[in-house]
Amino acid sequence: MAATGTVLVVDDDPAICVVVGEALRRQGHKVKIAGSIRERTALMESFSPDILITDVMLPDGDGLDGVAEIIERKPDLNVIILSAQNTLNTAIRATEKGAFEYLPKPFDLNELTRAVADALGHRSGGADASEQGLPHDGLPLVGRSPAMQEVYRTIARVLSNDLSILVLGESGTGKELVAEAIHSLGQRRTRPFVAINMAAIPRELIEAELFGYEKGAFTGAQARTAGKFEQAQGGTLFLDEIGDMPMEAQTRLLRVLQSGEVTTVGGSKPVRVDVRIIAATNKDLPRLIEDNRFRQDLYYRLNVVPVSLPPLRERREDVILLARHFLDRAAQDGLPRKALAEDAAQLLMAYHWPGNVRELQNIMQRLAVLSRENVIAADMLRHALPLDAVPADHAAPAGQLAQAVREWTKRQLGVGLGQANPQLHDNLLAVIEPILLQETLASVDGNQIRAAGLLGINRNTLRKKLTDYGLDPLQLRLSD
Ligand SMILES: Nc1ncnc2c1ncn2[C@@H]1O[C@H](COP(=O)(O)OP(=O)(O)OP(=O)(O)O)[C@@H](O)[C@H]1O
Repeated sequence: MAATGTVLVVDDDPAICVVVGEALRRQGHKVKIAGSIRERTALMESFSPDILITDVMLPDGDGLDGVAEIIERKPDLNVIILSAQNTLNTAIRATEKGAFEYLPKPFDLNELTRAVADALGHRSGGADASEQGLPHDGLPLVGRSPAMQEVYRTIARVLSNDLSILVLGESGTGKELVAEAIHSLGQRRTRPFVAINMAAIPRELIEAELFGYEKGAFTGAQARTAGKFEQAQGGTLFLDEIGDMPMEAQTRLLRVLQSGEVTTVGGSKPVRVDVRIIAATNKDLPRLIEDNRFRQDLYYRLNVVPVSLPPLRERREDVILLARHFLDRAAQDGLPRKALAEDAAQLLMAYHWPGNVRELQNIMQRLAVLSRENVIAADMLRHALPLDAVPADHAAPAGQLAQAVREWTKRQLGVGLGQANPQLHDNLLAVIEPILLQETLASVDGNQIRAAGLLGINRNTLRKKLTDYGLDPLQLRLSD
């Protein structure tokens, strides 16, 4: 049977206290509740819990303040942090304070009861990760989706060790940024961060780049040159697109990782190197291993701690946060501050982002530079996004349109019943068709052939309709 213990739950939301308290009591734990830091301090003395579960934002202060001191006084205590400020900063602060676990809100109750059971089995306090005075401002990673929370928790856990990390994700998902964050927040932050992209270097030069070369090792090698390993001495080496590394270079890399020594191309004297390795790929490495294009033993060496960055379309809740972040950044760089209109935000959420965060960043930067308005509207955005990639209007707008047509028709019928020739069909088309034609033409810079293609009608038909509606194609092009 699982161990039971005493738990102090600190949260100013009574609903959370009740639900968590009940769940823990059902597991056999003895539970007390506090709603503020003041109450927490009092109960720490009188109740002396085995586990402290505390929220961060409390009415009388920051719940993380004082946690390190509490643990120092009571090293057997395990602390679980709950927080709705789901940022990398909070995850790292929680880890630094010596917290046993950090659970971003909303959390899964099962996860919490499991964390409590784990903590009771653990009871080591974890005070080793005490205050390190890490720089917290300007932490680069933005996003509050559950997937990013998992990334933050992993990052926080690897800062105080040198385990090899394998960052997985499509292009533009932020793999390099994660590597930089691990380096710049970790214990090697005062040493170099060196990145090398296997896909960007000619295959025959990869070994020379990585391990360095001696004078005369090959044509053009005019002097001994240190490779990336030596340049990263004491710091972090980021091996980007590792799936593109040739097999021979993989063999050599594995040898370096096993021995901790590098021998330059053409050299014979090994040099000791101390670097943390962070590798990244958008390829399916197990598949490459099956195809004999990636060494399994190297994979195991690199994949000690995997970090997965899902594509942006699978964490849509981060899109608006990121978009605003990039607009803020543009404003910090001296561009006019732009806001995002509600319809533009919806369009951003609906788009599928094949280029992930990089694509979003580029679009927001472009809009910050080019748009003359202070508020970025959907129309503007539609021009910046690849047209064929903007999802066909979703069910909701189509439903609204249908409803509008229904109401219009009913109203016209009411008015038109007394008329000899109400011409409802032509009247409705005269309302909606010019808009359809204008918007489509504007989206392709007035190009009638492309517009006709998008509309699915013949070009001559388009031209005739434009004339019938009195829409001057030249005017359309200029007004766009
Ligand atoms: N979570 C994030 N918060 C803020 N900026 C981000 C985030 N993720 C990515 N970016 C930004 O998006 C751009 C692309 O990120 P990055 O270069 O790290 O992606 P990558 O996965 O390494 O791409 P590739 O595989 O193409 O090298 C960078 O400018 C980075 O700063």
